[in-house]
Amino acid sequence: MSPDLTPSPDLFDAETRVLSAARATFDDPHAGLAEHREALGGLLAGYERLLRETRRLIGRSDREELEMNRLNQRLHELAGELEYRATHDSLTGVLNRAAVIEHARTLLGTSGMALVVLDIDHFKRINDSFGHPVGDQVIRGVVACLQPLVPPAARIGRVGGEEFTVLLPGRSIDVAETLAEQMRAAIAAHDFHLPDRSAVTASFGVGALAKGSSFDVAYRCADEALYAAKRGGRNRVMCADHVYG
Ligand SMILES: Nc1nc2c(ncn2[C@@H]2O[C@H](COP(=O)(O)OP(=O)(O)OP(=O)(O)O)[C@@H](O)[C@H]2O)c(=O)[nH]1
Repeated sequence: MSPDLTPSPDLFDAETRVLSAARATFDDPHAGLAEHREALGGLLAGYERLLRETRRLIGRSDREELEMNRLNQRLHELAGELEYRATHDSLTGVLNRAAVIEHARTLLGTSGMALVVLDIDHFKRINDSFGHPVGDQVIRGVVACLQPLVPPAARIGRVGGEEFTVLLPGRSIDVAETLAEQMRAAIAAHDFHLPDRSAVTASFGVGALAKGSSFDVAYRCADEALYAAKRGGRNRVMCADHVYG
């Protein structure tokens, strides 16, 4: 509970009494030097006490203000952390599924969007052979391969266990396809330090949607291309056969 900063009620009562007594002395034509000295002494003592009390209150309110600023700052930090946790995947730090959908809807409402969907190949085998923590390391490694390749305006998201998407503003399927091919090659060339020294690969689907399209249609078209890449032998990029919308 914050301390009560209201001055105690008798703070000014005492000064008022001293002031009234002094005024009465100064108004009294018969008052002598001793009475005037006494009134002046009372005024000085009251003045000094007021100064001390004022300094104490100012010091206290300065400390209160500092504490309030510190709490405010912490509140801002916590709100930021909360917002980050609500929108980011805790394993990889990229956007989570809900944030991907929201960002995609924003892009589809403004500029149209190209998207790349990728899924790590035979990921179950990695988990089953080497354990879940190694699988997690592979997931983080895949994101590390994607990050340096993705342009600043694009966002990476994790939409499922070992499935990711990259959202690109604008609807150039060629730009998205080139990026997907670079990402595919980077993952295939990366050393994930698996115990059996095997490589990790991923399959890619690419789609593009005009402004005003729905996210579900956007995702479906890229996802169909991804499964065509899986069926076609994995470790490859397939494009949706036309730009939707
Ligand atoms: N380590 C780890 N594994 C996960 C996570 N989320 C999902 N998985 C696993 O990911 C695996 C996905 O396997 P499948 O969907 O069968 O596909 P796959 O083995 O990658 O095969 P293809 O996609 O056909 O190439 C399952 O074994 C899940 O348990 C996670 O956060 N960490």
